[in-house]
Amino acid sequence: MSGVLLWVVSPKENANSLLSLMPRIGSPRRSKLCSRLTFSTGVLAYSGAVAHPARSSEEMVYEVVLKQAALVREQSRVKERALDLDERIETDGLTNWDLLNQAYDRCGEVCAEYAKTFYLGTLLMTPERRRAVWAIYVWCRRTDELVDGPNASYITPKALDRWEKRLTDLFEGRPYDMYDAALSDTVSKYPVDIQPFKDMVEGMRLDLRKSRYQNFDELYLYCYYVAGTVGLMSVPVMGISPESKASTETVYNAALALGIANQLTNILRDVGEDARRGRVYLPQDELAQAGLSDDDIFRGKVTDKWKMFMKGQIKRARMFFDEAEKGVSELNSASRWPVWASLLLYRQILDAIEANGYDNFTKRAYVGKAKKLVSLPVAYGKAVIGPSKLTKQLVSR
Ligand SMILES: CC(C)=CCC/C(C)=C/CC/C(C)=C/CC/C(C)=C/COP(=O)(O)OP(=O)(O)O
Repeated sequence: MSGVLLWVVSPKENANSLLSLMPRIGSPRRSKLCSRLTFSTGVLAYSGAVAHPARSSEEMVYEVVLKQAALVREQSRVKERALDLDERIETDGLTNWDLLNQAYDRCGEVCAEYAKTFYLGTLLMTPERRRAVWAIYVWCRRTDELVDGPNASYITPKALDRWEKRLTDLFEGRPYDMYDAALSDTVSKYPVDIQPFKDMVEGMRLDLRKSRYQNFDELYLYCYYVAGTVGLMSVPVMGISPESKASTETVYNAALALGIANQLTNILRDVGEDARRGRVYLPQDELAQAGLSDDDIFRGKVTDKWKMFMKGQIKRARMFFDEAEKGVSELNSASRWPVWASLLLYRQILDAIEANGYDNFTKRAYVGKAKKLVSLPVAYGKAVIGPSKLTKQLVSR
């Protein structure tokens, strides 16, 4: 990660860069999710629509959601891309099919190493879906490592451009290594679009040049880039239940909300750690409204003002988790359990921040083993409840 380089993104600039990457879909209507998450609670007085009359980040991201949902409905594009990995990978005593299996197994090992609980959850999925999820996970992890891993201080925007080129190549059936080969195979089999992947690389670029977020609109866009995208990548692989009456957009919205909720939680948990690296992800305008500044964060004292501020932030993160919960039951039955498990576990980090007396400067909020163990059967219980019986009209936005 680069040092403290203050770089303010104008929402207009973001809009242009994001829009240039995607076709316009329908009318730019504002999602209900956006309006419901636009609230004013004394401490938090955020309104994307008011602050940026042009277009808010939520509106822009919603367009990506619509595009992803449309792709899943069509599915046809998968057939268009005749990727034949069997022909591309060199044989070496092994059949190409063996090599691909090995590539997926390696992805599984990485997933098992770095995301144990999630890995266990994926074991409940069908073997095809499970390995596709692993391949996506590994790509996201490698992308994140570029700016957060041991070589992060050497990473440049040029290196990210090369990583993006490599991404385009793998989507076109030209993988560079075995992890890429696994993902290349996955994207040829499921209606996974390149846009969320590109947007994640964009998130890494943002992280390189920006260490402050002026308002929630800016932070929302960052959260979409680095985590909401994971939700959008996952749905086509996890699959929507054939019994689901919900609209595809509803499910994608929930997946997006889960990514945002996780990232907001991550940010709230790591305030002290990030501050020590010169980074403040919390919205500057909301800090100011609460009578706080960066200095208060660097000082790291838990005051009444800080507690009030944190209560508002936690409340908002919970709203995103609530939004996400509405969509989990619409997923394929085998995908619901791991998603519920990770949702419940991550959500409890917010409870842990409260239990720490809102001291996220010196204490790292975590969910203990016992609580984790209890969450698994709870998640299982929730997962057996299938899709909502509501009609399409009622649940769609
Ligand atoms: C809800 C529906 C319909 C579908 C689920 C769609 C999915 C899988 C969404 C999940 C999105 C996700 C996992 C985003 C990543 C967010 C995040 C902050 C991960 C944290 O990663 P690490 O930094 O490794 O975390 P720790 O620091 O806690 O280990």
